[in-house]
Amino acid sequence: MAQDETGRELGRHERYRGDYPIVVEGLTNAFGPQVVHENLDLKVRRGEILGVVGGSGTGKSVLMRSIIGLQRPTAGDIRVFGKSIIDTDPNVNIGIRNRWGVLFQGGALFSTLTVGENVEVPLKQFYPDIEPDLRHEIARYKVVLSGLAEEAVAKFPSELSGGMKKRAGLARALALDPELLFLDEPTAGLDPVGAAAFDRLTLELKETLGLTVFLITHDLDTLHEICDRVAVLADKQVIAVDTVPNLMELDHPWIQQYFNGPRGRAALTAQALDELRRHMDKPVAAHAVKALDKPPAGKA
Ligand SMILES: Nc1ncnc2c1ncn2[C@@H]1O[C@H](COP(=O)(O)OP(=O)(O)OP(=O)(O)O)[C@@H](O)[C@H]1O
Repeated sequence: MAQDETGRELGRHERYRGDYPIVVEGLTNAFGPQVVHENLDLKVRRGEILGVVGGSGTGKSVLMRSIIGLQRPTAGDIRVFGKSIIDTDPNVNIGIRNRWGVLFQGGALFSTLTVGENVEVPLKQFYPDIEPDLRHEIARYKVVLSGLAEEAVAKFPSELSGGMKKRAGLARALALDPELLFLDEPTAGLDPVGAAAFDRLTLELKETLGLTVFLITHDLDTLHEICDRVAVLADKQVIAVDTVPNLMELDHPWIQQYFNGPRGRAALTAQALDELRRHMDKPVAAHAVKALDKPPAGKA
């Protein structure tokens, strides 16, 4: 069962109040001779959106899979809500898995089930005694909460756009009223408008539902707009966890290239513009927006 910081078991409906719902210590993951993580440490704060970045193949997804117990590490310990999940059977209810929701890359919806039925899967698994009518109602509510029209409940995944699939996956991740939300590249494949809308939804859900969010992304706009802190994976470890402005000051080649390269700079400018637009009533802000919005000389 989930535990508080003194080791007391939490009641079924009692929320975790400790500072760190996820603690990873000395994690090592290897596939044959390939070592993906070596002695990796990470603590996720309650109530934050933690962005997780790193070059392709640095082990972001393997880290997430380790935390949710789908990948057995070679060494180290992982505590979620105070309870070690190492060596636990993914099929046995240990009073923790119903406290998190996961949006896998691409949504990972069951193609033969409707959106509503997809959302009902975890409800059936963890609360088999809920009456079908109530279960349908909860699923409908989660679908709407995720920003889909109510009609989407009866649709099959093949009838949805990429963005709608992500929202349906999110609805399923929210099915059990989780305290922790894992999002694996939620904005990948979305157009910029759809990606920004998904970011806003994530932030709203975090604020209104009091979620802690573990968010793997390559999307610099997401990092700038909604992440409280960002963990950087490189050299088989988490080499830094900090706010984006603080990370940008670090003298690591990958961090510099990522945050201070052209795309990083563009994301920063976009965020500065957003911030200024929020203060457009002040003349200096209006002036700055006009200046920044102008394309550089020579570019129409
Ligand atoms: N089940 C597995 N068996 C063997 N190797 C694996 C397995 N899962 C992951 N790997 C390897 O571990 C490394 C890290 O994979 P992972 O998917 O975590 O990277 P990532 O940082 O999420 O990358 P990307 O940003 O490209 O999604 C890769 O080299 C991958 O091939």
